[in-house]
Amino acid sequence: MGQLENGRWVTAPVARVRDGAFDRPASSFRNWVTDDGRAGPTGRAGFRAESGRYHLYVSHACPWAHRTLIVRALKGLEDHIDVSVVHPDMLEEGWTFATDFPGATGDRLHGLPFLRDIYTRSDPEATTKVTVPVLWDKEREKIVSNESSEIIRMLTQAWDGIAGTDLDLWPEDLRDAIEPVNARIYDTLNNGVYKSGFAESQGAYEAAVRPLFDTLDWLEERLSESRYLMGDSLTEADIRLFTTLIRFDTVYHGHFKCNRRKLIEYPNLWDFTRDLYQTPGVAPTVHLDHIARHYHYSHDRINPFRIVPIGPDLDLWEPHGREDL
Ligand SMILES: N[C@@H](CCC(=O)N[C@@H](CS)C(=O)NCC(=O)O)C(=O)O
Repeated sequence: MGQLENGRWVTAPVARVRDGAFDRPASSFRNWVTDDGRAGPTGRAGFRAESGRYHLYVSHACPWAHRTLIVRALKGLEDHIDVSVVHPDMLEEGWTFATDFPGATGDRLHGLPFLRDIYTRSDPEATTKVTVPVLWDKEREKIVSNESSEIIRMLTQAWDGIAGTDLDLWPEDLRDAIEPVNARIYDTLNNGVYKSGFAESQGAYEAAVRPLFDTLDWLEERLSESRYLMGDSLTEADIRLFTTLIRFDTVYHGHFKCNRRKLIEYPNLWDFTRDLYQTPGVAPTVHLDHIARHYHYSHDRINPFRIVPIGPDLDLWEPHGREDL
C-alpha cells in the first residue's frame, strides 16, 4: 500500500487512522464530463461527452467503482466507454494491472503495470491516494475524475444523446429527497463498514458499528413501503446502497466485524438486494470472487494469514417478489 507524493510512490498503511478512527481522504481529480464540454460544479471545462473518448479504470472488489459500472450498464454506455479491471490484490504497489486472476484485464489502454502510472501520466507531480474508480480522457491524456459519486452523475446526465437510454438516476424533482438519504447511507454504511473494519480502538469500532445497524434498521423499515428508496423509480441512491449490501455477508459481516446481524436476516433489505441484482445489466457487474479475495488478501493487518473464507453461499437469483410493492 502507498500513495503518490510529488509523483513518487511512497508506502503507507492501507488505512489512515486518527485517534483509532479511520479517516477517508477526499478525492483529488474533480473535473466533469458534460454534454457540451462546459465546466461542471468543480474542476475545469473541456471534457465533452463523446462515444469512445473516455475509459474507466475499476476494481470489481471496490464498492465505489462498482457504482460506476452499474450506471454504465443501466445507461447503455458499454459500447461508448470501455473499461480496464485491476487485479484484486492491493499490496505494496497499490492497485496493479497484473492479469493472473480471472477478470483482471490489465491496462487495456497503455499496457502500464500499476494504477499509479495512470495517475502520474495525467500529472507527473501528483500528490494523491491512488484509488479506483478513475475516469480517463484518451484525447487529453488526463484523469477527468476519481470521485465515484460524481462520475455516476456524469454518466447519468452527460451522455443522454449518445447512451442507449435516457434513464435519469438523479432526476431533478427527487434531488432534494435523495441528498439526505445519500448522506446517511454514505456516512454510516458505505463508509461506515470501513470505519468499523479499520477501527483500531473499541471506542472507534463501536462508534461506527452501532450507527451502521441503526441505519440498516431504518432502511429495513423504509423498504417495507416502497420498492426503491425514492418510491417506484430506481435512483442513484439505490445503487449507492446496493454496492455495500451486496458485499455485506461476504466481507463486511466477518472481515469488518459488522456482525450484529447478517444481511439475509433483514427480509426487505435482502429482497431489495436481489431485486437490484436481478435488474437487467446489474448481475454481470457483480464479482464476488474479486470481492472476497481483495478484502481478505489485501488487509493483512486485519487478516494476517490471508485466508479467504469459502462462504457464504448466497442465492442471488431467488425470486424477490418486490414487483408489486
Ligand atoms: N471517494 C472515492 C473513494 C474510492 C476508494 O476509496 N477506492 C478504494 C477501493 S474500494 C481504493 O482505491 N483504495 C486505494 C487506497 O486507498 O490507496 C470514490 O468514491 O470514488
